Amino acid sequence: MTRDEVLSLFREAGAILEGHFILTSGLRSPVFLQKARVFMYPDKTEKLCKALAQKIRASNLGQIDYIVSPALGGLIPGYETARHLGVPAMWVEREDGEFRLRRFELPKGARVIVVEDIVTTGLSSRETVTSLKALGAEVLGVACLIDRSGGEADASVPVIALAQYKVPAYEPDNLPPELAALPAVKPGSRGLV
Ligand SMILES: O=P(O)(O)OC[C@H]1O[C@H](OP(=O)(O)OP(=O)(O)O)[C@H](O)[C@@H]1O
Ligand SMILES: O=C(O)c1cc(=O)[nH]c(=O)[nH]1
Ligand SMILES: [Mg+2]
Repeated sequence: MTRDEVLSLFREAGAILEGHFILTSGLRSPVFLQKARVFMYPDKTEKLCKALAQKIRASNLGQIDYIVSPALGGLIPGYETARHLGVPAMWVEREDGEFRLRRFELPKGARVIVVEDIVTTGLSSRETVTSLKALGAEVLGVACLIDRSGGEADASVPVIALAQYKVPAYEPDNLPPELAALPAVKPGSRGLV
C-alpha cells in the first residue's frame, strides 16, 4: 500500500483534522490524525492493518509471538494486525500514569512487536517498550500506520511505518501566531486515564 493510499483512507474517513491540537507529547500541531474515525470502518482498518502485517513480515524480524499495543489508540490496529499475522494481541493501559500489562501474562523472552496507530515523537512507543522489557520480553520493533516524524522519532527499537506523513509540531512557547490564535484542544487519552 502506498503512502498516498494510506492518506486517502484517512482523508475519506474525515480523520485529518485541522485546528490547534495539544499532542500527547505536549507539542502543539495544526493537524491531528483522528485515527478513531478510520477505525470506525472495519474495511478500511482491515486494508491498513493487512498491509502493515505484510510490511512487518517483509522486515524479516524472525519469529513473532505477540503483538502488544498501547491503549487506547493502539488497541484496534493491534488486534487487526495480529489477526493478519496469526498471533495473539494484548495491550498495555495506564495505571497511575504508567503503561502496564494489567490483564495478561507475557512469558519471559516472548518476542513482541508493538503496534501503534500514530507515532509522533516516539514517547508512547518508548514507554510501551520499557514496560514490556521490564517483564522480560524481547521487543523486536514498533510498527505504526503513520509516522508523523519523518523517520526521526526515537522509539528505542526500529520503527516500521506503513506511511510517513511529516506534520509540523511546535513547543507550546514557540507557536506561530496563526496557531496561537486558535483555541487548543487535546483529543488523546493521556492524562484522562
Ligand atoms: O509518539 P508520541 O509523541 O507518543 O505520540 C503518538 C501517541 O499519541 C496518541 O496517543 P494518546 O496518548 O494521545 O492517546 P490515545 O492512544 O488514547 O489516542 C497515539 O495513539 C500514540 O500513542
Ligand atoms: O502526537 C499525538 O498525540 C497524536 C497525533 C495525531 O495526529 N494523532 C494522534 O492520535 N495523536
Ligand atoms: Mg496512543
